[in-house]
Amino acid sequence: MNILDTIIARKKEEVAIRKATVSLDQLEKSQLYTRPTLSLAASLVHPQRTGIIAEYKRKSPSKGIINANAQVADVTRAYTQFGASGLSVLTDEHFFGGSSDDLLAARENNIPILRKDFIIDEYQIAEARAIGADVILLIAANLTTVQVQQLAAYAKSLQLEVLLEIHDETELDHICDEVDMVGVNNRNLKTFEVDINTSLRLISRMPAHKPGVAESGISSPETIKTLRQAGFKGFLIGENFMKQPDPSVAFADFVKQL
Ligand SMILES: O=P(O)(O)OC[C@@H](O)[C@@H](O)c1c[nH]c2ccccc12
Repeated sequence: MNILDTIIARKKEEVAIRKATVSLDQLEKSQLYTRPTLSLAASLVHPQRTGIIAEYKRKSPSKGIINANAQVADVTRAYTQFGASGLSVLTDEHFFGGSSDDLLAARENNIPILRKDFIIDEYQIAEARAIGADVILLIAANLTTVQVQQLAAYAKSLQLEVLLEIHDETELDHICDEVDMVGVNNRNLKTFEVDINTSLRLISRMPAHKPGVAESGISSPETIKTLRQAGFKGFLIGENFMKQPDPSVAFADFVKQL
């Protein structure tokens, strides 16, 4: 089993427990459930924004603890203030140290928020809506094309946008009308190796009308220039900021160099 299989196996158990604990009905009664959502696809190309989707991530299976001290409210406020187009907040607890509370804290900011988790069930999409997310992630590597279509259609029915993540050519066939953005994960989830060329290789085969997002392993403003020239509109960056003692300062410094 690779790490993704391990995560998904556990996620299935978690979702079953959550469903038994909080009903869909209860989720729908959340105050945030009917808030007007924000468009990440639009924010990525906003002239006053950087295209960066800045991620809050405490730990990961590939890196272990990245930052145990940085506060989610402080970091996401700085990301917003210094020009992020959107926020990505890990809500997976076991493998990434995140939670719904982290996303709720990030919701204080008025920019689009991606719920970063492993979505396998419509229930998690309703949950994303209930905690104030604007966008969900669907990972092609663990979903069939039909599942992507169905989950994305459900997200759309709740006014959420969908970022579909692919990581090689074989997953291009998962791209469907229902997804709003296509992300290329440069991190191979089987080997944890990161290679920006994955993004550069795939962009020419992605639909031009859906904003492309390069994900993982981005650590320099030069790389953003290269990816932008290749056609990418979004840049999902976590570790490069989170590994610094103060991710807020790291983000502000990075943006100055763009
Ligand atoms: O920390 P990095 O290398 O900048 O990567 C951020 C983001 O792309 C990465 O966290 C990620 C991409 N796809 C995912 C799916 C699940 C969990 C995490 C991820």
